[in-house]
Amino acid sequence: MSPMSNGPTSNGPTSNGPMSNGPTSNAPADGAGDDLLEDPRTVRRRSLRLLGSLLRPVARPAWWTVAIVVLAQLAVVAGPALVAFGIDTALPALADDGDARPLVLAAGTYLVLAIGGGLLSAAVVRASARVSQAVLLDLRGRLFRHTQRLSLEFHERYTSGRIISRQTSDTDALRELLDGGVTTLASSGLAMVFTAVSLALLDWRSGLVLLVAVVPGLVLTRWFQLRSQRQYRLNRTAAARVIVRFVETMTGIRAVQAFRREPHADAVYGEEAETYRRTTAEAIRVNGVFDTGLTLIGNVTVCGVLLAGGLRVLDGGLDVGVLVAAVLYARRFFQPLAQIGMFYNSFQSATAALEKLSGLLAEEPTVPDPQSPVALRDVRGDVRFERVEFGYGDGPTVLPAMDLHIPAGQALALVGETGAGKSTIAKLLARFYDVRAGAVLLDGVDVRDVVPADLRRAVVMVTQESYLFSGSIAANIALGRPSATRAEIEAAARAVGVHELVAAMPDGYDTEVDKRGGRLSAGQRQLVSFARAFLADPAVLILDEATSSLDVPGEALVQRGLRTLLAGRTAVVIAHRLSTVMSSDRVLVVDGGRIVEDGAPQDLATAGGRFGELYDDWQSTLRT
Ligand SMILES: Nc1ncnc2c1ncn2[C@@H]1O[C@H](COP(=O)(O)OP(=O)(O)OP(=O)(O)O)[C@@H](O)[C@H]1O
Repeated sequence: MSPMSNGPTSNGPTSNGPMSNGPTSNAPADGAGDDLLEDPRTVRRRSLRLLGSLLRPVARPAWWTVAIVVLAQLAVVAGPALVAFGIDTALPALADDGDARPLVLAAGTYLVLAIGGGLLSAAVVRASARVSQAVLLDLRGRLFRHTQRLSLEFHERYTSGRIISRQTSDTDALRELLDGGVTTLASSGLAMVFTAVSLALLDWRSGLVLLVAVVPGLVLTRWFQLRSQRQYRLNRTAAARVIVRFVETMTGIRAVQAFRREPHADAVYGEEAETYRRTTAEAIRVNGVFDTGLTLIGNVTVCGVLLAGGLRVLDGGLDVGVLVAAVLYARRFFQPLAQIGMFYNSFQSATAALEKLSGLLAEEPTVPDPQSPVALRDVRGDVRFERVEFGYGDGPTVLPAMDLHIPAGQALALVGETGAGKSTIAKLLARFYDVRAGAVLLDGVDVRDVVPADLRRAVVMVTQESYLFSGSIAANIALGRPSATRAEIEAAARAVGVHELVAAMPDGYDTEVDKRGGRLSAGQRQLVSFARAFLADPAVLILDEATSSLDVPGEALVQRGLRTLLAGRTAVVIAHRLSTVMSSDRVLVVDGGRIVEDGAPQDLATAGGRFGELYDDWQSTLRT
């Protein structure tokens, strides 16, 4: 039972949405998280706190960005006013008085503002990218450090697919908003305000026409928000389901092929893909309606301004230049509204992402560091369970009341049916979990009080999976003691009998192991993990023996390696092989979280109890 074994289950990372404004949060598919049970206000407050803590270190560049946005918008909005000045003042001055200066001034200022506006817009992109990248770097680091620090309890509960989503699609959703969304929203909002104010100052009657047009504009935007919100959710769920189905099928490809499930998998995947296509098409349609609607309202507004203004020009009540400027302003007014609408989804998924990210960061390790830590040097390896009671989370009791003493240096084999509680005992000893009542003592000290680094050095657990990280074999062996020299690494490999095997590899100890040690057989991986544990040299070694059957020479090799590894230290082995059990000093038979038999293997084998039965079963399987 390994924490690493969780596949990407309920929600793999999702890809980008079909629309340019669709970032990558998969909120609905991920909704099964614990976040749903929380009070929305608490979640919102927690998200804002996270956002605040992320933005605080970049407050200064963020304010600079805002200042540049304001300047850029001012530069843009001044354009039509200059046109009005050019037509109404500068041109007559040139025509009537031959004075070209006002026209040169208007044209020059327009040019400077146009160039300045362009440069400022570029500066906004750069500045906001700098802020967003700093925020994301900080966030990624925090997420990694925090997730790594969390207890095994968390990792067994929170699927690796969800953790991947936090690191990828959720940070991406935030990036999308910070990179372009916030500045676009700010620019668009400012542009609308500046445009409306400029128009009102220039000609309030034209401003009034605009005000009337705002009403249908807002109604349309609200409609779009509601529709696109629903469509967006459906779309994200569909996208997540396509990916989950894909990952699930490919992860379980052996079973799929073995049971000839390809046509079924194909059909199910086809349905998911079709739903995704349909929701995407609908989302695009909603976008289309919104875009077209806004363009229509914009054009009608321009028409209204032109008509009302034109009549007044004929009356002599309005200058032509002002009319041109009013038309330009009216045309510009609705463009930002489209952008604001488009970024609404971005904003939503970033909010959802923030909620999920802050939820992850709010998780506390269930195995806390000690208040007043006790250093443990020269550990002998004496282990005691004193009236230990334990259950996972709020779940049922798994160990009701366990008393156990393992003297230093004893090799103990744990046997029992599946689900009996063997791994649980091992995990408590390694302090992956804390007891509900009673205590686990190492050399007389409660493991909850031991300096964590000392405990990790003293107690090492080798799991069935023998997880190998990408990197060289040497680096994998040195995992438990990174300072080890090559000679020490080789000595450890020799001790457990894996040296010849490694030496025969293409690059010897520098051979790269790919993901999960793919190039090595299960037995070879196990030997490498034995070498790793041997080098770490713990006083107490816990070993979850692999159940996979090895060929006979492989089995002998592993048994030899195991004997060397266990020699001279306290060992707790969750044993699946008779040979391991028989070569240990003592056997505990566990049933329903209780020790039902305890004694030397040879004695128990003939005592006629549970172990006796197991022993006979084993013997008969060996004979067949
Ligand atoms: N992470 C967990 N959360 C909740 N319950 C768990 C968890 N791990 C184990 N259990 C429960 O605790 C009980 C003991 O499980 P444990 O893994 O210790 O058994 P085991 O004897 O090691 O079994 P196996 O030989 O199959 O590994 C089982 O009923 C199991 O369902």
